[in-house]
Amino acid sequence: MGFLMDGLDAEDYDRTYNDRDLLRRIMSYFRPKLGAMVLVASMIVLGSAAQAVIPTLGSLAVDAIADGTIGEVGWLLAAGILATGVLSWGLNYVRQKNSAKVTGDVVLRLREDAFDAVLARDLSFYDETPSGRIVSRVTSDTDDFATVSTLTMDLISQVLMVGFVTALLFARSVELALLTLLVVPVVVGLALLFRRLARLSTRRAQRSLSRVNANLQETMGGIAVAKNFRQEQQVYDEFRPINQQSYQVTLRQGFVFSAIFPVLFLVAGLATVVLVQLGGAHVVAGGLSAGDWYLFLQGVSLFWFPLTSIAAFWSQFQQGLSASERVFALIDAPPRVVQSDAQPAGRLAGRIEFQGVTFGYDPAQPVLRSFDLVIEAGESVALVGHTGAGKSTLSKLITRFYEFQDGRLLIDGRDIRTLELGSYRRQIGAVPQAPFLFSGTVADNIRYPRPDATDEEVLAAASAVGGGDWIDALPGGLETDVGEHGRALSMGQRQLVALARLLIQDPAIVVLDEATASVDPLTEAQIQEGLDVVLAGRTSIVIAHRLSTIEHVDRIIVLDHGQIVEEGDHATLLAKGGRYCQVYNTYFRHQSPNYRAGAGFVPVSSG
Ligand SMILES: Nc1ncnc2c1ncn2[C@@H]1O[C@H](COP(=O)(O)OP(=O)(O)OP(=O)(O)O)[C@@H](O)[C@H]1O
Repeated sequence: MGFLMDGLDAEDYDRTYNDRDLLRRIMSYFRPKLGAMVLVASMIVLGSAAQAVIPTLGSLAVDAIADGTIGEVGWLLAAGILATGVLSWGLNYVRQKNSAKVTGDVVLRLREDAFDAVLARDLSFYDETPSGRIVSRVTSDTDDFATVSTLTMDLISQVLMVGFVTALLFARSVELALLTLLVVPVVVGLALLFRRLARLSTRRAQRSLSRVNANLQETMGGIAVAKNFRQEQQVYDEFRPINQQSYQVTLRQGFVFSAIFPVLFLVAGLATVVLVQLGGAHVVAGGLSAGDWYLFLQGVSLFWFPLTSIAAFWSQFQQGLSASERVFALIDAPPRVVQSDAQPAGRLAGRIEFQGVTFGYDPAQPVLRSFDLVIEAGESVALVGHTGAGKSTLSKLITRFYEFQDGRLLIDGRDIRTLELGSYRRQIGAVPQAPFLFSGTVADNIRYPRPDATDEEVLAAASAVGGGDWIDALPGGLETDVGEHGRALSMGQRQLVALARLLIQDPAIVVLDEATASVDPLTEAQIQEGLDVVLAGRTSIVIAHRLSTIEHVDRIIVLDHGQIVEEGDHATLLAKGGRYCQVYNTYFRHQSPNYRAGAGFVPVSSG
């Protein structure tokens, strides 16, 4: 479907649905609401008929005035108009109430489905998709979709009403009815022109607003740096023209929108003038009653509003449909990680074996080629290598966040693809470089993997990490509020919380990306002690950044361009004078307690 995708870059998972599939999909959301929709439809038919009755009664009144019988029927007609008005209001109320409920319920379900789909996505999805875009699909796109259903109901009621009025007019005078219909192409033409202008100015206004938002977001993100360098004035100077531009563009949009209605009123006014003149002449000549003449004059005003909204309808309708297409694409995005079976992982020993694994984020550019590696159960392995060597990639495959293209990955001898992912991931403790803490207390965060853990278990886990001294340094102990993203805690404290959290999870395999940010020596020692406790008896894969780690692990694996170029323990590798020594000289040498600038290089043999 060639929908408008104005200014929106398509995502990888975007797809185009054909009209039938899209409509069927939309209908599946409305089907459970069939009863309410039938009610709304009947209210629409009755309401439109009632609206057409009022001018008809008015025309009868005018005829009665001309005949001189208004004295007898006047009160009856007035009562009829009042009753029809009340009825019309009542029908409209029932219709609006039910249609708002139908639309609200549909959006509720659509949003739940979209959010559910987002939660089910692989981590690769989050790496590739900016979070703002996901948010807008779940929120504003579902809202746009809601406008389709509201608009559809409005459209039907307006088409019906135009139909009723047209039938009435033709019944009275074919000639004048045709004349009245002449106004249709003029109004539709104007509305289409307006639509084009409105779309242009709206698009500009949206873009300028997003510039303002982007500028604000960047400013807030870097506010500490800006303040540090006392650049507030420069930040303000950058913001001002962008804000000015948004003001100008929005103002112009306002002008365009406010111009359309006077123009349409003018057209309706001109049509009325013509009808007054021609219709009046008819009445005088006796070809038409005064009441019919009145009905035609009413007909013009009854016509123009529905006609303009029908003409303006399509662009919004298309926008709503393309929004629904985007939401469905999000819901239907195929998972990259595909399991061939769902065997419960059970308690794992933790043996990991890569057998000829080939993987690339883009399959055309493999990061790992026929990669082989065995990590025994309970073994601790440090991955080292220059940036981009493939260390994180290995950990992402073990955590099954990405799908590899070739080879096999065995866990305790079982193909990783045959395991039920939920139970497998419970056996994997992944700690990122900057541990993420959720709002709440330290205890809440430690308890996160197992909400039913008792206070005693949480305290025991926290105390086991680094001797527990760090808890005393927290103002409220374990009940300290960690703030948004854990901002109220130091980097070191956040890492300690993450380690205690691992103890509560009790995984068989730990994948740890060591923090590069340096912490004070005391915290460093606490983290090291914490690691010793947490990693004991588990298979651990550490993307190592600290000297103390590489000195302690069972095996160091040196990676380069996705290949293992050396492996062994620290002392052996140092003595060898190979690739490890280069990495050591670059990343670890300066962390030695005996470090002096320019000294301590390990000789690297040229071979
Ligand atoms: N999400 C991604 N999409 C595309 N390419 C990626 C992605 N993540 C990593 N890469 C690429 O894969 C290669 C290996 O990256 P990886 O992150 O595994 O390296 P690393 O050794 O962990 O580096 P670092 O120490 O800097 O984290 C690099 O060339 C990198 O550019």
